[in-house]
Amino acid sequence: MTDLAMAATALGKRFGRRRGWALRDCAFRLPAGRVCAVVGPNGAGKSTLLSLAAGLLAPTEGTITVLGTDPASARARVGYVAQDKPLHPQLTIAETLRMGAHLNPGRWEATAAERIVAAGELDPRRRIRALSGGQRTRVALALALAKRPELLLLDEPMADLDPLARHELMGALMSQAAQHGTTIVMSSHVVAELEDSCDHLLLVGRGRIRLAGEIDDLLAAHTRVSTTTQAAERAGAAEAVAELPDLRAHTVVESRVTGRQLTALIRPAGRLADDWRTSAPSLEELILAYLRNPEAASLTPAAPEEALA
Ligand SMILES: Nc1ncnc2c1ncn2[C@@H]1O[C@H](COP(=O)(O)OP(=O)(O)OP(=O)(O)O)[C@@H](O)[C@H]1O
Repeated sequence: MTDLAMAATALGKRFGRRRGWALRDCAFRLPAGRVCAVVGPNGAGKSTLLSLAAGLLAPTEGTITVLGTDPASARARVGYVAQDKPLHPQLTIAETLRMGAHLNPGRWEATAAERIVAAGELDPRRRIRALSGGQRTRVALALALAKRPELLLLDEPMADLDPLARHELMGALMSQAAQHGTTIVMSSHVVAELEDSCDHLLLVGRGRIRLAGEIDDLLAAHTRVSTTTQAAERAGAAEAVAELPDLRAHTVVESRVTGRQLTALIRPAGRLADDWRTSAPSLEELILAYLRNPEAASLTPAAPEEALA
């Protein structure tokens, strides 16, 4: 196993010459063994990134390496569940699992797949085309997990699962990661769900990586600050907050002025004046602040002036 599960340098993808870039100038390094959340608004480039890592798309420029090699060479060691969970509709569940075993000789763990199917009370004789969206997702995850991949790429895996199935299958994923050191890369729009399960974050926006790193490091790099009266009055409007003498030295991600209260999420660069109250943001607060403020400066390994250790 290599130390890096995924790494990208100047990675870009454009679908045809007349279209814009779906991804551009992306750089990140994901150490092996992490559970990584990929978040970002609709159309940000998350699925494109996962497809590039799975080797289903080729970069237009730059490189992406997976498990220390190119995505095509790593394919046998990678599990990928696409957003639309493509499975053969005419096959039964049992036939689908048998095909998984056939395609993954030497790696296949049949009991893992059967356990996941059974937990959903699915009859293995049922055909894929007769399954609901959530049931199909269960079969797709059973296939991906039974392959015992070193890297599992999941594109919105939980989107059509009911809350109990979500909880159960997230548990199965986490125990796979804990027991086998599997790296999991998972896109999701349910930010609150990621806090307990993920330790690494890639936040994608408009085809760029906006935040990349260990979640603990990213949280430690940000502070929520607030103050009352004079500073708020001086700022007047949220747009002027970044220009306040007290904050000018720092990177302001988001700010709000409500009456006499001024609050902001900043990346501090040095000490803050004493009359500012500070607190640590939650992961959800951090992600939402960046999603609400698409112009906020990125914090990625490609931004060397603020590179995370
Ligand atoms: N096959 C394709 N052909 C042309 N354009 C595409 C194709 N796939 C994606 N795109 C474009 O690339 C951009 C990124 O799309 P992508 O599916 O990666 O976003 P996403 O972050 O996964 O979005 P969502 O959250 O809605 O799933 C979008 O502008 C999309 O229109």
